[in-house]
Formats: sequence, structure tokens, C-alpha cells
Amino acid sequence: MASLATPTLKNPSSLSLSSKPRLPSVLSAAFPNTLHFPRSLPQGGRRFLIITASASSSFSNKPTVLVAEKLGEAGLELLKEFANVDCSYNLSPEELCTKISLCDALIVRSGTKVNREVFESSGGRLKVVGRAGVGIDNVDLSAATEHGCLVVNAPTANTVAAAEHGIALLAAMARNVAQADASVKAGKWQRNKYVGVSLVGKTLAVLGFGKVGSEVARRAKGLGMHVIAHDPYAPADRARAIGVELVSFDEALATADFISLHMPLTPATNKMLNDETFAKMKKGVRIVNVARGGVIDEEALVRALDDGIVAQAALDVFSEEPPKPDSKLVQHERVTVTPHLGASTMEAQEGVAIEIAEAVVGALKGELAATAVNAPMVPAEVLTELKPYVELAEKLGRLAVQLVAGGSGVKTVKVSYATSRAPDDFDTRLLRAMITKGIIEPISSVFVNLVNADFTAKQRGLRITEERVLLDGSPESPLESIQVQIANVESKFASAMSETGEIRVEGRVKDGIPHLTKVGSFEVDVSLEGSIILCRQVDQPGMIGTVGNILGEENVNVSFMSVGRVAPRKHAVMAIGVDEQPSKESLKRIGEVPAIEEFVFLKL
Ligand SMILES: NC(=O)C1=CN([C@@H]2O[C@H](COP(=O)(O)OP(=O)(O)OC[C@H]3O[C@@H](n4cnc5c(N)ncnc54)[C@H](O)[C@@H]3O)[C@@H](O)[C@H]2O)C=CC1
Ligand SMILES: O=C(O)C(=O)COP(=O)(O)O
Repeated sequence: MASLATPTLKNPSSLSLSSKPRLPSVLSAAFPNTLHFPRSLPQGGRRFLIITASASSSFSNKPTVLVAEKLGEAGLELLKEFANVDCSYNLSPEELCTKISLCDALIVRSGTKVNREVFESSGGRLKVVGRAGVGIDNVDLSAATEHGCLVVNAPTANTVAAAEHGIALLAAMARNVAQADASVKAGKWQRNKYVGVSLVGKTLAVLGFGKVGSEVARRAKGLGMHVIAHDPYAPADRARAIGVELVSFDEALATADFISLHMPLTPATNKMLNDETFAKMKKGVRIVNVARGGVIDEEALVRALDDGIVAQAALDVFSEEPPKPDSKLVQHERVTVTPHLGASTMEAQEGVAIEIAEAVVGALKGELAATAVNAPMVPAEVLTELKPYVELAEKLGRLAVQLVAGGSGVKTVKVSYATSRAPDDFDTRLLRAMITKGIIEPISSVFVNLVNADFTAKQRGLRITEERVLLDGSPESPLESIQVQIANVESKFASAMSETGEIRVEGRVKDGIPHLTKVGSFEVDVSLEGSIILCRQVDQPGMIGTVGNILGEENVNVSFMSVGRVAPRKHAVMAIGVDEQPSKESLKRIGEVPAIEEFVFLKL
């Protein structure tokens, strides 16, 4: 259902917001607290920013970014324009955990383990982890998601550097460059010992045909190699365009003279090369690994080298970094090693630093980074278009849950989107997250954002089903209306129940402002700003004036009133928008008006 299709913004002026102060970015709603601190601290809550005396007094209201590994200057400059930047390299895990509670963002490379403990130690302050590079296997994504922390990476800036290093290792291995260099420096001259093998005409199997893999393939073809690739997810047309044949894993293993690894480390790729797979390889194969050490069973590789299955290996990465100095693999004569240098060129490091700094600053501003790893990537144009609907979605969730009578658990929520957009032109993930936020936050101390919405809903046993009601007409705006229904509960405002027994609220966006348009089976029309009083009354003249007077007496400003009735002089629901919260006394007086049968005060 979810798609990332990018609808065009047909009428930007219709998206103008009301004059009421609002969060500066639509995603501030998705990422509460970003640049809006300090918020009040709920008891036992772990979600709010706590600025210590030192952080707040010396650094004003800027967020703090901890840069835990060396980052290029250009990136640091970008960060400093926006945040307090603490460059603390070589922190122990304990030091990292101590510092993290004072940081809004953390930037790392591959050398820092950002594990669950780090997120737990952050006390809810950490909003974004930026991985200045590609592989995010050193970041516990589940823990990040559970803590509502966005993880972004820098996926493109080091591609060429990694590919070039792969090619450098390939050539150096084939010609024994490292071993011969050490030998000459040791005073020897062993021309016969270091006779190499040629690359031209040999078959190279690229395993993992993504960004780095395809750049390696392109370069290897330039060296006159026959290149094949295995990647279960790679598009065939990309391979064809480079002149590479996509083959099965077993075929790649069986036919390759050289194998170059370029897949990410995941549970599925962990120890992909092991005793069993080495046994399927051509005897005398040569292996390059610029991906991650963990994709190879390193003990099995030592056995394969000793058995002559693998003639040589060139490794930039290791399952443990740095590897033990006495590691058999590192010390093996036919193994060439480098200390995880794939991304380490001046150019790549500057590029990565800028890429990650922009992503982290964007995320701290409440924008969604295009390189989000644990959240849907919503294109900027879609965000702009959805902005008022995002607000509508959250407020409908907030209203619906406040209508539930105390004690009844909210477990089943049904959301209907009325739209004339085709299913693949309408992405509901952001709206679903905001409805979830609206429902969960008023009844718990958990904070919900786009990152953790689905997780939090699942954890609380909240089942949200979505349906799309397809309308005729031109898809000028993305949505006509959103309806939120909560099933299997009782309501403290009986009129909010639909004919089918659910609490039902419906809203739409009018002139860029979210409006409540239906409660139960009553049509109303009140803008979703400030707070709302809903009253069911016997429809008769003078009701608006009576209630308006009570509110006016204590200077509560009424922003909107609307009456929805089933039939003249029968029951009606009056929706009153108020800017201030009325006192208990005024609410009591409203309840005592004889024609009012029930009423409820709802905070937005
Ligand atoms: N040594 C270094 O300094 C560097 C290492 N890397 C490593 O290289 C990896 C690849 O980087 P990119 O090409 O930028 O990522 P990418 O995401 O563009 O490509 C990874 C490819 O691996 C494929 N893949 C996933 N599972 C696979 C499997 N079981 N078998 C075969 N292919 C599989 C994916 O479909 C994807 O096409 C990174 O995850 C990172 O670990 C990246 C940059 C520098
Ligand atoms: O980008 C990657 O995946 C890398 O492996 C580069 O790691 P590094 O940033 O050099 O520690």
C-alpha cells in the first residue's frame, strides 16, 4: 500500500497555514522536541530534553552534536553553524554512555558501537544518529527505533573510494605488492618468489552489486576482466548497462577466479563465505573483502587458504576491528591487509562529512532526511503537500482517544482516507504515524514519532487498519477527508458513537487548516485549533448564546461554533472551539444548562 510516489504540488497557496504559531516544520510533529526545548518533564518520563546548567547556560538553545570519530572539516563547519559541536574521539563505551545524555545527535563512523546501552543512557535526548559512511551494522537499529531515534547515513560519498580500494587490493594481491614491499625493505630481492597472476581475461565475481559493487565491476571491465555478479536484489538492467551478467550464488562461486565482496553485513549475509561455500569455489580462487569482516567465517578462510582452495585474500575489514595482532588470518603470508581504509581518501571523507552533517542538521530541524535508515523516506514535495493533513491526522487521533470512557483499552483503530488519488500516488505512513501519536501520547508517557510509531503501536497491542475510499474527480488535493474510528470501547460522549458502535471522528483540511467535520453521526464544522467543547443538546433556539455567555463571562474566547443536527428541533451536537481552557466552574455550568444532555471538553 505504501508508496513513495511523488505527487506534484498543484496549488501551493492553498497550503497556507493559519496565523496561529505553529511548529516550524511538519516533521517537528513527527520529531517532537527538535529545537523546541525544554519541554516540561513528566514524572518518570524519559522522553524530554533535560538541559543541564552547563549545557544551557554556555550554549544557549542550540542542540548539541557529539562527533565521536574523525570527521572532515567541511562537515564540522556545517554542524557548527547550527549546533554546539563536541568532537570527542576515542571515547570508551562507558564515556560515550555518560556523554550521550547531554547530546541531541551523535555522529560516528565504523569504529563506534552504538548499542542499546547508548540509547538507554541518552535519557530520551538523542534524536538522531548520523553514520558518516554506508554500513550501519555498528548501530543497533532496533534499539534506535524503539527509542524514537532517527538513524541516517551517508550512502553515496564514499562509493568511489571503496571501489578504488577494492581494485587497489585486487591488483596488489595479484602482484604480491605488499609482500614484495616488505621483503625488499627487509633487505631481500626475491624476484622468483613474487611472480604474480594476471587480471586480464580472468573472471571476477562481484557479490553484492550495489553502489560499490557496480563501480568495482565497471573498473574491472576496464582492466579486461570478465565480470559476473550475484545480488538477489539487483536490477538486471543495471547489470546489462555495465555489461555484467547476473548469476546465481553457486554459479558465481564455481566460476570465479577472483571474488570481490560488496554486500552489507546483515543476519542473512553473516558468514556467507564459510567451509561449505569455500568448498564450492574454484581451486586457487582469490578473494577481496572491502565490505565487512563478518561476511566471511574467518577461521574457515584460514582453513581454505591452508587447503589451497583460496590462493590469496586481500582484506580491508575484519569481524573484530582492530583484529588481534596474532590473528592467523592477518599474519597469513598469502593475505594482504589494510586497516579499514576503503572510505579513507581525502575526497571521500570531505564528501561524507558534508553528506552526514546536512542529514543530521536537517533531522534536528525536524525535516526528514532522504538517507533515513529506520524511517520511511518521504520526499520533500510530499511532505509539503501533506503538512496540513499531518496535523489533521494527529488531532483526530487525539480527539478520538479523549472520547473513550476511562478504563476501556484502545486496541482497534480503523482509519479511512477518502481520496481521489490512485493507491500508488498516496503514501499513508506519515499520516498513520501521526494518528498513532495522537492516540498514544495522551494516554501514556511514551512519545511517538515517525520512527517509532508502528513499533510503539505494536508494542501496546494497538491494531491500526487502514482503508482507502476512492473518490471520483481530479486528485487536486491528496485527501478529501480522514476518518478515525475506535472500536470495542465505550465513549464518555455517547453521541460520538457511530451507528455501528465505534467512536467516530472525521475531519478535512479547509484553506490549509484542519477541521473537525463529523462526530459520531453528527456533521459539525470546527477548526482544530485550541480546544473543543462538544455538547449534545435538544435542538432549540438560544443555545449558542447561552453557552457563549457562560464562556464569555470568564473571558474564554470562542473561536468557532457549529451545530450539527439530525433533524430540526431534535438532537443536535454543538462543537465550540475555545482558545483558553474554561474553568471547572464554567464547564459545570454548561453541563447544568437544562437542554444540554451531555458534553465533553477535549484538548487538542
Ligand atoms: N571498507 C570500507 O571502508 C567500506 C565498506 N563499505 C561496505 O560496503 C557495503 C556495500 O556498500 P554500497 O555498495 O554502498 O551499498 P549498497 O546498498 O549500494 O549495495 C549493497 C548491495 O548488496 C546487495 N545484497 C544484499 N544482500 C545480499 C546477498 N545476500 N548477496 C549478494 N548481494 C546482497 C544489495 O542488494 C545491494 O545491491 C556497505 O554495506 C559497507 O558495509 C562501504 C563503503 C566503504
Ligand atoms: O562506509 C562504510 O561502510 C565504511 O565501512 C567506511 O567506514 P569508516 O567511516 O571509514 O569507518
